[in-house]
Amino acid sequence: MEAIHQIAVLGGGSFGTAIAKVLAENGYRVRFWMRDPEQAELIRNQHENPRYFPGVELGTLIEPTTDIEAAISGAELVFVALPSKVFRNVIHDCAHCFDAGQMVVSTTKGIERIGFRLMSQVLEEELPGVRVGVLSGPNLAGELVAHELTASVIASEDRKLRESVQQVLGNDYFRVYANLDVYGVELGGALKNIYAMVSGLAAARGMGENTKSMLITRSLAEMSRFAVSMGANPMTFLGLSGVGDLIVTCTSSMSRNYRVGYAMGKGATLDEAVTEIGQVAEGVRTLELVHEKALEMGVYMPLVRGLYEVLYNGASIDDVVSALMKAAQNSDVEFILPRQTDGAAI
Ligand SMILES: NC(=O)C1=CN([C@@H]2O[C@H](COP(=O)(O)OP(=O)(O)OC[C@H]3O[C@@H](n4cnc5c(N)ncnc54)[C@H](O)[C@@H]3O)[C@@H](O)[C@H]2O)C=CC1
Ligand SMILES: O=C(CO)COP(=O)(O)O
Repeated sequence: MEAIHQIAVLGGGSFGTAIAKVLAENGYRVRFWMRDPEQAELIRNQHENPRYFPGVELGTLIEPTTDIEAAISGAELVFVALPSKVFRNVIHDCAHCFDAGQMVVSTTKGIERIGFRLMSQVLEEELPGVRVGVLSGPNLAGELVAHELTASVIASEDRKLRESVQQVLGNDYFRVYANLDVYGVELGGALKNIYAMVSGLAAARGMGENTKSMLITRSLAEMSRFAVSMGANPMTFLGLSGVGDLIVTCTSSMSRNYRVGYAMGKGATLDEAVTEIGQVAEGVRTLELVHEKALEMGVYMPLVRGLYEVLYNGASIDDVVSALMKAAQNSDVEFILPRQTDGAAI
C-alpha cells in the first residue's frame, strides 16, 4: 500500500470537522476547505471549530483554507462533506482542480433533485477519471469527535481506494469496513434520514418500546422494498450503512433528522424545526424526492407517504397513525413471503 501524504476535506460543517479530526489524530496533514474566511481564521488560530464543536481540540495538522484549488491539488485523497443541495455546484466549479487517479470520497447522505442522483453518481459525472468512493455508517459527528467507539463503511469498486480509506481513518476508536455496493451503501444513508424523522415524531408523542421496534423494523422493510425497485441489492441494508445507521438515527436525539421530527411532534412547523436546528437535515429534501419516486415507480411506502402528509399537507399525526394501524396486515419479510397486493391479506 502506497503511503498517503496529503488529504483534503471539503466542507467545514459538523461532519467535515469530524473527519478532518480523525485524519489529523492519525498523523495526516489535512487541508480543510470551507467557504467562510472567518471560520477558517478561527480554526487556524484556535485549533477548534467553535461553531460546531466548541472546546474540541483539532490539533495543528489541520490547515483550514478558503482556497479550494490549493486544498485539492496534490491531495491523493479528497473527502467531500457538503450538503447534497450544493454538492454538484461546488464540485462542478472546482472540477478543473482534480487529476485523473485522485481518490474522491463522498460522505454526503442525500439525493440530488434532478435525476434522483446519488453523490457518487454526481462525482462520476463531474470528475471523469477520478476513483470514487462513499463513506457511510452510524457516525454521529458529535460522538466521533468524542472518541465514542464507532464503525463505518467505505464502499467503492476500487480496491486501492477502499484500503487507503481504511488505512487513513482506522484507529483505536474508529473502524472502517469495506463494501463493493456503492449504490446500496449510499442509498441506505440517504433513506434512513426519513425514518429518523418518523421516529423523532413518534418519540415526541410518547411511543412505547414495542412501537419503537416496530417502526425501525418496518422502516427497514420499506427501505428494502424501495431499494429492490431501484435495482439495488437489499442485502447491503443488513450492514452498518443500512440497519446500523437506521438504528442510531432513529434512536438518538443527537440526530438532526430525528430532532426535526421530534420538534414537529411537539407542535413546531417544519420551518421552525429546521431553523431551530441550524444545520443540515437531509431527510426533509430526501422525503420529497423519495415520495415522488415511490409514486412514479408504484412502490408501497406507507411511512414515507404518512410523513409526507404530515410535513407538507398538514395531515394530523393521529389520523396518519390510525390509517397506518388499520392498513391490511401483510408480510413480515417480503423476501420470504411476498407482500400481498390484492387486498385479501389479513
Ligand atoms: N453530522 C453528522 O453526524 C453526519 C453528517 N453526514 C452528512 O454529511 C453531509 C454534511 O453534513 P454536516 O457536515 O453534518 O452539515 P452541517 O450543517 O453541520 O455543515 C454543512 C456545511 O456545509 C457548508 N456549506 C453549505 N453550502 C455550502 C457551499 N455552497 N459551499 C461551501 N460550503 C457550504 C456550511 O457552511 C456548513 O459548514 C450531509 O449530507 C450529512 O447527511 C454524514 C455522517 C454524519
Ligand atoms: O448520518 C448521521 C449519523 O450516521 C447523522 O444524522 P443526522 O444528519 O440526522 O444528524
